[in-house]
Amino acid sequence: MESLDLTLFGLAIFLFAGWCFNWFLHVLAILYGKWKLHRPTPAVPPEDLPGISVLKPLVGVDPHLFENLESFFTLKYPAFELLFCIQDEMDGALMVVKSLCQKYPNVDAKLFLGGKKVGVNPKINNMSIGYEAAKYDLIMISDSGLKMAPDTLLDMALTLTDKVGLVHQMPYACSRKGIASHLEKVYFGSQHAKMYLCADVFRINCTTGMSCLMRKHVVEEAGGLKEFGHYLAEDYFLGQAFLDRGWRVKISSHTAMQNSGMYSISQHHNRLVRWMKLRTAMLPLTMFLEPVSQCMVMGALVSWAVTYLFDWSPLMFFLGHVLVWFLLDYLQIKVIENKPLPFSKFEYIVCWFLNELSYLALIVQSHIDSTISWRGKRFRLRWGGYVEEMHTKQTV
Ligand SMILES: CCCCCCCC/C=C\CCCCCCCC(=O)N[C@@H](CO)[C@H](O)/C=C/CCCCCCCCCCCCC
Ligand SMILES: O=c1ccn([C@@H]2O[C@H](COP(=O)(O)OP(=O)(O)O[C@H]3OC[C@@H](O)[C@H](O)[C@H]3O)[C@@H](O)[C@H]2O)c(=O)[nH]1
Repeated sequence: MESLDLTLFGLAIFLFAGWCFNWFLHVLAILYGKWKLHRPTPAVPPEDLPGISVLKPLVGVDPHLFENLESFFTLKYPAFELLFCIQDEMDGALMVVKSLCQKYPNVDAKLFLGGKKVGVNPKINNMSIGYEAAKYDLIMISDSGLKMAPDTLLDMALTLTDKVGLVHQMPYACSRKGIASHLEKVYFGSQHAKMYLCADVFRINCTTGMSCLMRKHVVEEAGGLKEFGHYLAEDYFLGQAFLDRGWRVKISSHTAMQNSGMYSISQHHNRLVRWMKLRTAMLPLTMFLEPVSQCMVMGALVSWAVTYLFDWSPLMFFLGHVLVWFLLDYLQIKVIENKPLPFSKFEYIVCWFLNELSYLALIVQSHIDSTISWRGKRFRLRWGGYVEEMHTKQTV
């Protein structure tokens, strides 16, 4: 009996300590975000800036593709080339790129069709020819759904100092109409940003491949881009390859502004489930840490702990916990948005609860099957982050 008491006491202390640490992370993320993000970009003589090859892997057209790609033609940076990679010659994205090339004939832009099969990851396959043709040592991988501010490439290049090998942008989202867009902002501005900013402080690899600038010669030392084609989460492994070679990996002070013209709650959720599956396969520890670091789960566990330790009312404690979390998330989103929020306080309440509650269901869903669907292809995930493509049998 005594050993059971001791175990419960130890567990309660552990949960309470984890809870205190969680508030530390919350406050740290807000303060670090305030300090790190949205810094004015200094003026630098153009001759001091290295050239950059920007790889744009494209699949399909959405209503915002033209404006998103156009934002790359209007970047304020002295020397860059745009390398558009389109895997299917019949893809409508081809017309969009061609019309932009006609509109901006002075921008150095090239088109690569068909890709090259170097591995399983279709994004890597798509980018492979463009990657080989890149004329600068600095390459930037930039997903199709991003809209970039004119000075962001400069900010990223300035963050890439001597010891830094890779600079990535923390994902966030442009303001669009509707609850799906607000939900996306609440997710990327709250729980995702908290972990992302803290990971950057503690130098934990959290590289997200939607927008990252890196030194090509280091990728070559690691075996070239094709080495990362074995994984779907090529971004995490790219970041790790830089860290393993003694380089620093840092975030830019500009967030990655996702602006896909096709967005819905179910698309957002499918993507989060896909990412969770990748994390679980690469870093199995996240399978346990992620659920307990959720507001509601942590609140329930620590309510038990404080009742056991201090005889506090579990219900009052739980409600107080949720309220403080909710308010800190609001402060966090305001820091990341850096201008008036595009939704009302009521919409924030709805989206915050929707995010917190649906995320728990998504965690469960992510463990139900280990296959991944991505842009019409299916993959089977293996421990370690390896993947195999699943081919459906053709019937005649
Ligand atoms: C009491 C608090 C305990 C904190 C434990 C935190 C565990 C949380 C686990 C996972 C959530 C992290 C979300 C980060 C965003 C990752 C987005 C993503 O999945 N992107 C993939 C697709 O692009 C990509 O392939 C994966 C990249 C790397 C994922 C690395 C995850 C580890 C992050 C851990 C951060 C902890 C920071 C606090 C450290 C004390
Ligand atoms: O078959 C494909 C799928 C995707 N892609 C490209 O890959 C990029 C990212 O695709 P999506 O927007 O569908 O996916 P996500 O935003 O979830 O990607 C994220 O998760 C998986 C990681 O491998 C990526 O690096 C990361 O950006 C886009 O530019 C897309 O055009 C391909 O080139 N071919």
